[in-house]
Amino acid sequence: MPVSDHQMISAWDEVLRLSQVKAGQTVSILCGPHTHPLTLRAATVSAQRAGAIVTKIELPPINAEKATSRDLLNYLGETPLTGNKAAIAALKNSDIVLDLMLLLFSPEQMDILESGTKILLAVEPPEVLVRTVPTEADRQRVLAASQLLKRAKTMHVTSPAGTDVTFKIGDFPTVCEYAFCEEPGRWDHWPSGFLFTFANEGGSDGTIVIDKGDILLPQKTYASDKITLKVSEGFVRSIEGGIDADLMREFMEAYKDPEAYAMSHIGWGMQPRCHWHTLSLYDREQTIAMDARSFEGNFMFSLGPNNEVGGQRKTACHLDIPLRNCTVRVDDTVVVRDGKVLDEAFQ
Ligand SMILES: O=c1ccc(O)c[nH]1
Ligand SMILES: [Fe+2]
Repeated sequence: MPVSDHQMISAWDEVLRLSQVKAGQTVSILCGPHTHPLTLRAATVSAQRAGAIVTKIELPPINAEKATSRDLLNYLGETPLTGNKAAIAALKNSDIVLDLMLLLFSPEQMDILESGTKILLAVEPPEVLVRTVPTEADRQRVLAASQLLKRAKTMHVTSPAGTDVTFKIGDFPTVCEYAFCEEPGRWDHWPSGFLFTFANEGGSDGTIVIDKGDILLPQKTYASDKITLKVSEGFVRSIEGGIDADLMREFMEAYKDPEAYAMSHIGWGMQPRCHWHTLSLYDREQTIAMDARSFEGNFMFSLGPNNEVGGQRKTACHLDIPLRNCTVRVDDTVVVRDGKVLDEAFQ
């Protein structure tokens, strides 16, 4: 549905308030030709209303010739910021960057965060943003879940469809996403409301079954039939099934990069204002499908890079695959049972 300027500005006001943006601070807004004009306009007005010093940095796009679609997450790692010393200097000297372009999984993002600058990613359409304005309660709930995950050594996931996979964890940090940045050096993504860690290198073994209705990203399709992945020593060794498996296999082969088959982040969704069915109501190119990554009770695994948390893998191929109806055990505690988050596990 259309969103009014007033509603979008009010949404940004709340997100900037939660992100502790104060008068006199520097807010840099990173944008590109794909940035939604209402999102950009409202972010600019809202930052000024907060009394911030606002800079807009628009960068020309890249990677068109490398990606096989227009999805922003279809080719990761190199961004329009790569090698741009002038823009990087400006962003490092900002208190917060509103990333309306998408830097995810880029070395530049890590570099800017290390300077203490906050980065908030927001590239979903305005109506998705206003539906998923974050709350302090979202933050408390995801942080409570992270207390368990960050101490854990194993994650074991099963499902009626046949998933039975075990991940050794603990070598990488736990990442909480709750859609605002209240501390220096923090990255977050609006919309979100989920948490994850990365499997230890070589520490993933078992079978993952992508069941009918589970979602493949960045394809933004609901699997029409089962896809069975055999995982051993941290890598997907086979992808079996029907046409969806063939499409997934060919998509990954196109990158000609063995690291594309490595296990990346693993975690679960905790956002009640995001839904499994939302993607079915959108043209695929209208959204990067954050509802699919965030909906309450999903188990989301991903393949490819782990440089986001200091790992060595920078492959441009990244799939996020949220599954329904899974049971997720972290050490001996069940945190999600049959696709339902068990909050009592985090008390
Ligand atoms: O918010 C996000 C979005 C994509 C991703 O791969 C991780 N987190
Ligand atoms: Fe991902």
